[in-house]
Amino acid sequence: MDHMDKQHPQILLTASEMGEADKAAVQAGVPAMELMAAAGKAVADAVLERWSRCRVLVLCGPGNNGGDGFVVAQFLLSAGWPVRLAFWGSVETLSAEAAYFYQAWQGEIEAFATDLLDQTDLVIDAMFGAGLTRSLEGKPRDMVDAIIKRKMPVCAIDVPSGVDGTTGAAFGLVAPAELTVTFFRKKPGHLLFPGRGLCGKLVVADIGIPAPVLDELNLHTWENSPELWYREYPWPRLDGHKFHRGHAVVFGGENMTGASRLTARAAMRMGAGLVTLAVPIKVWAIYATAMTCVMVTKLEQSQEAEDFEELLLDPRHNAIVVGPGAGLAGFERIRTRKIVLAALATNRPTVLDADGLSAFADDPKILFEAINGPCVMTPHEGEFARLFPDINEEHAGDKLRRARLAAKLSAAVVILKGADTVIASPDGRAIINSNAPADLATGGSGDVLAGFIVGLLAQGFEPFYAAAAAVWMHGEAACEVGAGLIAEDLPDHLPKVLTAFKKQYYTD
Ligand SMILES: NC(=O)C1=CN([C@@H]2O[C@H](COP(=O)(O)OP(=O)(O)OC[C@H]3O[C@@H](n4cnc5c(N)ncnc54)[C@H](OP(=O)(O)O)[C@@H]3O)[C@@H](O)[C@H]2O)[C@@H](O)CC1
Ligand SMILES: Nc1ncnc2c1ncn2[C@@H]1O[C@H](COP(=O)(O)OP(=O)(O)O)[C@@H](O)[C@H]1O
Ligand SMILES: [K+]
Repeated sequence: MDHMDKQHPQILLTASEMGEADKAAVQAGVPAMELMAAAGKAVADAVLERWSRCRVLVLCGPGNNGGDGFVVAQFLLSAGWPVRLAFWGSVETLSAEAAYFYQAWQGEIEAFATDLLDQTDLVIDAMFGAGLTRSLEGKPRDMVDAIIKRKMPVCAIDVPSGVDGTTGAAFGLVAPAELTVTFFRKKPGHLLFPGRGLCGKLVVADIGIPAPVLDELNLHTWENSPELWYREYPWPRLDGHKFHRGHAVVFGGENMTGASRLTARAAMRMGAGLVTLAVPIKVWAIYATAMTCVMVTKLEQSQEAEDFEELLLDPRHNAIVVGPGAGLAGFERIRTRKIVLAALATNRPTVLDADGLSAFADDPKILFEAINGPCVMTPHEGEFARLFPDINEEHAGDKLRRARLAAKLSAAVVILKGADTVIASPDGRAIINSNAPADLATGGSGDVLAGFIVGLLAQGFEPFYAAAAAVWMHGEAACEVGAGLIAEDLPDHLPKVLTAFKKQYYTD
């Protein structure tokens, strides 16, 4: 936990945190004028690197995002590019820095008009950045609408105008950027959809803000990376044996028998010393013939939950997962609930996924009250809506906050899955994942994730880190497989991911 330090490049800053960092930098002696000059230069450098000389239109808004735009325009003009600049705002209300660069611009200042786009090859979007508070209207909106219709290439400063850097939500229309240049650190909105999809390639530029200013801020959001958790990773002991690596228990149901098999195999691949799949007796043969290194144990008919409880009396069974293929039809729902409650009653690290969550849709409170030990819940959006309808409604469009509030309410680590998976701890910390390819949108990949997590929990990894590490490995494994991925490929590609991870991060 100590290693998730605030100066880390993976730290993410909300708009107000970035404002505080900016203020602290100024207090530490970096002039605001220099910050703006460096920001504008960084954007101009990125443009010069990506595009060849072409006709540029810089669209400057009323705040400091516009201020950056004046600087970019001047740099590109000095580099010999044909540059036009349009300004929407009032000179009187510009900040001192923006007013300075407004004056320093050597070209003409034009008003916003969509026909400016007729003579333009590249748009620099310096309309709104961190200060955006509402949807664009009037001239800026017309401009964005025209840029979208003409499919113009755009380089956005800080964020594409209309994207909320803190949440990734879009306030109305947004022109997608090919390149977005942001400053100092990424913002959550660069990683969360729809913002992430609108940024194009993201460049983070150093503008001279000293990293130690972050120490004074109360920061609690990171982009997922092994840098956050590799130091605590439960590397296999050189003198270890299988009992040092834990014994995970997976519950398997009667109908979707593939799901928990994927989970069990994934837990083995992640390094759990032993994995037991506990399944109803009438489907035992199906499981037993399909599994090799995983042990399969029978739960007697009509007393599955009691047998499951008995199995857990053995304290060596140190991590449990319930949900994949557990069943919700008819009596199965009650049984799934009982099995979940039996798992939680042990206070041992438990992963709840899929049916293990949905079984409590009628009364999520029963579930939350039963969570008194380490627990990781892995809802996708549908499951999340069933368990946390109020949070979902009140904070629609803010995935980060929804996940954080859900973790706090349930006292579990919550992995809110999707293309921009958020991992939230009940203590308020959150990690946004960014390495998962869209190939993961395939049946069973969530079951594998649950297995990766329980595999790490069995080895004694702390739940928040286990969750973050499993999500990251899942993304890496998917990248290894590439197009055509099916869920069973993921555990089988994990050894390559673990080997590369160990090579880079292991130190004895
Ligand atoms: N380290 C740093 O922080 C650095 C920051 N830098 C740059 O500063 C940017 C942040 O600047 P900023 O705070 O001035 O906000 P910005 O986005 O330009 O706009 C605010 C103005 O827009 C207005 N407004 C808002 N929404 C509106 C709407 N829908 N329609 C119409 N108007 C709307 C709002 O008016 P109000 O809401 O008060 O009515 C206000 O006048 C940041 O993104 C980065 O590019 C760099 O210079 C380097 C150092
Ligand atoms: N477009 C996407 N890009 C990246 N990852 C995705 C995408 N869609 C889904 N995923 C990931 O795939 C997994 C799907 O899990 P889930 O919805 O539970 O599927 P299943 O129930 O079929 O196992 C999650 O880890 C999720 O984050
Ligand atoms: K912008």
